[in-house]
Amino acid sequence: MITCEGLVKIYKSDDLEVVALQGLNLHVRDGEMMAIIGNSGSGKSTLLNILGGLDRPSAGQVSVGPWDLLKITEEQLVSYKRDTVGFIWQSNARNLLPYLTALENVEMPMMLSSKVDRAYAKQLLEWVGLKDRMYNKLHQLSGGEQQRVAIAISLANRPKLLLADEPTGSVDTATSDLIMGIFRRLNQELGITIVIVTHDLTLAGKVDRVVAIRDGLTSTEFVKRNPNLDDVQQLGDGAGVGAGGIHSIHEEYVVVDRVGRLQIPKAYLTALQITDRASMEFDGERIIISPPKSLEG
Ligand SMILES: Nc1ncnc2c1ncn2[C@@H]1O[C@H](COP(=O)(O)OP(=O)(O)OP(=O)(O)O)[C@@H](O)[C@H]1O
Repeated sequence: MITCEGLVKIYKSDDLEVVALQGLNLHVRDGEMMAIIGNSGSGKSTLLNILGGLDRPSAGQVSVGPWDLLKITEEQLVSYKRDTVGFIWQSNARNLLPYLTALENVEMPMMLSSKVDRAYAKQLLEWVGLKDRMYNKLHQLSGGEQQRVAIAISLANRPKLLLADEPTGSVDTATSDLIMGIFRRLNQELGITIVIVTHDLTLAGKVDRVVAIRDGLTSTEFVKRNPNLDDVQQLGDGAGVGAGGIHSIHEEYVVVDRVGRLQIPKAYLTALQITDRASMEFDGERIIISPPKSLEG
């Protein structure tokens, strides 16, 4: 579904350049439900905005289904955004029109593509548990309910890919669980590919694969050991990546790119006082990286 190879995004303003993505590689299979995690400023939103067609890549390769997002024309981008991809933001104000009812909000993107299907709009609201609230105006709904309307809206045009930027960032734990349950059902029953950007490691246990981004590059991957295991509780103690929490459900792998580059966590480098060079040995089974051997003596 998604292929990024050496994806670069540079933001330029006056004389300042920020390299937000510096050659990122990512592959997401059709029908996968995965999460992207990373510290603030690591490039998560930049990546999601590029995949959503909201921002243009600077270089490299990025494709979603049949679309090459580097070469896509402005005109094609309109239909890509309308038909292929659905987007959910943390702040649902970007998705919703407050003076319309929940149902009218879901019908709005259908109107824009002249394919209004009231029965489907109602079905979507039922799916997200708002059957009894569909005729309420948005301002009569709670924040969590509005976020569920936003999910229904993002699905209005039957996208194949759903992108969610911190979808549970502003709701309580119960609503967050509900939203993740909706995602899982959409993924399993409709086969929609789902990519979730999050700071929240408790979400990680609910997806098949977690990719960590560091400094604009994919650094580590966590793959669920048992894909049928759909919980969670083990991660509920706020344990961080690397602190053991995520490892109870997922196996951790370091990402190695096509030319053999990988990122070594800063904490490891600091612990061994490795700065600009290291020694590397291969013993037939393992590759061992250690502080550079002193040439003196
Ligand atoms: N429009 C922009 N103009 C200039 N720099 C930008 C722009 N958008 C993002 N950046 C910079 O690009 C880098 C990556 O930002 P991005 O928003 O993708 O990070 P993030 O991982 O989503 O962070 P957060 O979790 O805080 O949202 C940051 O250094 C950021 O300051």
